[in-house]
Amino acid sequence: MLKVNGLCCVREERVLFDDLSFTLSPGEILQVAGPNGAGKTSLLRLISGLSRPESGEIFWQEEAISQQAEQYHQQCLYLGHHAGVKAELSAVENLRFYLGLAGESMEQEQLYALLTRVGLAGLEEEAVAHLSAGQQRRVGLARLWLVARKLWILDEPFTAIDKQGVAYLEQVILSHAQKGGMVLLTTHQELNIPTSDYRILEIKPAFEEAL
Ligand SMILES: Nc1ncnc2c1ncn2[C@@H]1O[C@H](COP(=O)(O)OP(=O)(O)OP(=O)(O)O)[C@@H](O)[C@H]1O
Repeated sequence: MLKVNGLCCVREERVLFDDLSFTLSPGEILQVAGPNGAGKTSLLRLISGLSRPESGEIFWQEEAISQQAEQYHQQCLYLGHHAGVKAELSAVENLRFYLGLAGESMEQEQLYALLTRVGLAGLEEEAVAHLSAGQQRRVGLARLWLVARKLWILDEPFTAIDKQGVAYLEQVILSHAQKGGMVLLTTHQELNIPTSDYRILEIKPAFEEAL
């Protein structure tokens, strides 16, 4: 279980949110909502351990993530709001790069099958710089299948993805939760999955407060 306790986030001497608490249990999907600049990306970066809160603590399986960074990172996958790909590498080389970071490997055949799954058949050896924004995003999204991770932290995963791709990705997210995974995501689009299958956490701007 992920437990967020009394989190305070400050950016440029501005309190984005304060005393934010919630939990995310196996099988749950939580959509972080709020207007532009509310702090959704900042929250996801805190939870992924990429930045530290002003105060408050994040617990994974009852232990602070700051106390177990390595184990925690082996159980979560963070996809940032950019495609997160290396433009000079091909699609398949990008996948190998991600696998290398996780200390894992996969047969070429499996990598090609995975790229087919995300709609990139025939583009496996193309430099990512030559792919469209949506195709680049799909290379990044292939990471969802590359390494098994319990907690998915997805910042605007539908950006640049076409209608059919969005519908498929929604099913993938739902299926991850149904298998006991957890998903924390931001999206400005309405999720087209049953409302009983996910919760919404609205980030309310804290009072303007100079430090
Ligand atoms: N590294 C940083 N340094 C300084 N300010 C930052 C930093 N990251 C974010 N901010 C500021 O924090 C605020 C919240 O940004 P954030 O990206 O978390 O918002 P968001 O809710 O994800 O917005 P959007 O819906 O536009 O993606 C913004 O005003 C932004 O300028």
